[in-house]
Amino acid sequence: MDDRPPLFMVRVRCMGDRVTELTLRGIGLSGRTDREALANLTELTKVDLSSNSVSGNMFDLYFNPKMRYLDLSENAFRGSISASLLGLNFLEYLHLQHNNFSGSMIALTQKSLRAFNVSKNNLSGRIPPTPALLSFNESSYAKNPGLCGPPSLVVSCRDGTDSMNVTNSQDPENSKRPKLNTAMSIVIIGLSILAVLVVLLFLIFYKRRKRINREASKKECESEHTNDNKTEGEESASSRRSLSFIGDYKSGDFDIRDLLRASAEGLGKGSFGNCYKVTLDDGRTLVVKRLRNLLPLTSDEFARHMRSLADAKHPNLLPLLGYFFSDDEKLLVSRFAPNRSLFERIHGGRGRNRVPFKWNTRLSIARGVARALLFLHSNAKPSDTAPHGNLKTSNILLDEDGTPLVSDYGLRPLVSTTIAVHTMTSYKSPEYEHCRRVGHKSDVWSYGCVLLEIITGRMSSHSAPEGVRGIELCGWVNRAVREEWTGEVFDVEIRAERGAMGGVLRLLNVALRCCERVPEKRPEMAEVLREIEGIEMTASDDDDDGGGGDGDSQDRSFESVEGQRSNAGLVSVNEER
Ligand SMILES: Nc1ncnc2c1ncn2[C@@H]1O[C@H](COP(=O)(O)OP(=O)(O)OP(=O)(O)O)[C@@H](O)[C@H]1O
Repeated sequence: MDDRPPLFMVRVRCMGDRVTELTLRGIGLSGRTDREALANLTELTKVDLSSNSVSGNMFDLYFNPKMRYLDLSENAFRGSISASLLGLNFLEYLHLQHNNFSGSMIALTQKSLRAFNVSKNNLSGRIPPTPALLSFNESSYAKNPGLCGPPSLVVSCRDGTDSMNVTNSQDPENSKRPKLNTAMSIVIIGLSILAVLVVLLFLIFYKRRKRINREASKKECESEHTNDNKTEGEESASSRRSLSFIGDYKSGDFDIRDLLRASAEGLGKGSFGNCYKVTLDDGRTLVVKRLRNLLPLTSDEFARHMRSLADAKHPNLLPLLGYFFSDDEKLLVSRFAPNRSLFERIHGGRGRNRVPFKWNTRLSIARGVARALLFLHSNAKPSDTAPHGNLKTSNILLDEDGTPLVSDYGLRPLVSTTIAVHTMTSYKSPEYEHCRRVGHKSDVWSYGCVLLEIITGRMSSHSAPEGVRGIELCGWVNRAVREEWTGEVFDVEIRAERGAMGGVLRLLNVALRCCERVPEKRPEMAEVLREIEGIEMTASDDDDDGGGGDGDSQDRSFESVEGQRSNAGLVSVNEER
């Protein structure tokens, strides 16, 4: 029975603000797909893109655990069938027919499957003998030239299951039999009968041996399948790999299937891949980062690098909990930081309801980040490029109690220089711009930029998300100092705090030294930390971020400090430089 809607159809259904159905059937869609196109639509239950001309790889559906109905039939999809289908526990309808899918059939085991069709593709290899797949008849697999084994009865597999040719073959002795005169023929016929009998006996013996071997190998294959959920294709090879734990969690605590089944929420698209907040069935929350654009590392190389990351243990570094490696998927698993990132704390929710970001909190975050960076630098080889490499405010996460946790450290060896140049902050440093070199001091420079963002509340061009224009803070602040309108650069929330400005100016001084154009002029992280730890917190105890200041105190406080530095009046600032 074909339950698919028969007509051209466009329908998008939502529940609340989440899309649950996407039907774009027979409307002439074309173009290539992005494998991750559906990753943020985590509530999807139905996708129907049938009868279009869509090409490219099949969508990955790791983050669409509720999917019940998937119809991509009659398009030009190619590549292998995504192993992510294995995690769709509620899948009922799967229509992939009439595409160019190749590779092997994946071992679907979902008992929920009610309709299934992969016919008219280029699939090959044995159909995995799972009860779910065996329950569909030959027409679901037809016209895949390389697909073999039951239930595709037309072609049996070459590994010993096909013996039809042997039984149908002609007796070669018959064709060789000579035409002789009658006298000789009786003798020859007798001998021939004998020869035929010998050949027949040999064939019977050979067929029996073959059947025994075949049954033995079939049993072996079935037991392998039930033990390990193994199949022959590369997709299933990847799906049977397990999650490697390297942090607090132990193997067996949860596994890749739990992650695939869990509800997921997109946190954002970073330069190394998308991040998802994943809530396991038992309520634990984790973050899964899908890495992309990586160098072609072997699993051993990748594992070695992950272990070195896990060895970097520091209270201000986000610990890595585990990773997943397969040919087509590399995932990092880490803790979820409930207070999100420093970027969001500084720039998020600027408006009426914003809780002011107090100076003491800013200073203590600056200290924590400096400690983490010093730790990374102390444990790195001098020859290493920037040990963090991508320090920016979105990579400084805030734990429950506001403790900063620096993330995305040490990823440089996983990507090519071309990718690093486009994505990592250390490659935006003046030394890379001028001399194409990056080193420890490039991290110091990135740290200076973070300090300037903390102090000014302005969005730096390095941390600005795609499509948002930030400013080149080092140049902007340097100009402000040179032209004596420094006061304008401080975040209005800091200016509102009585007694903060002395520390703010000291931190500004450190920040500007970190941002020196010449790397050798920048301080080492040890010196930076020493200086920042020397800056005292303000005495006021309404410093928790729930407190606020009033407008009068902000101006008096600021002017008194500014008065000590300069008599020049404040001029307005051109943000666009
Ligand atoms: N463990 C985590 N807990 C909470 N939020 C996180 C966590 N990891 C990442 N995020 C948030 O998810 C979003 C995407 O992060 P991601 O690291 O992928 O990109 P990014 O930091 O914006 O850029 P980049 O890839 O260059 O580091 C960011 O807003 C980040 O702050």
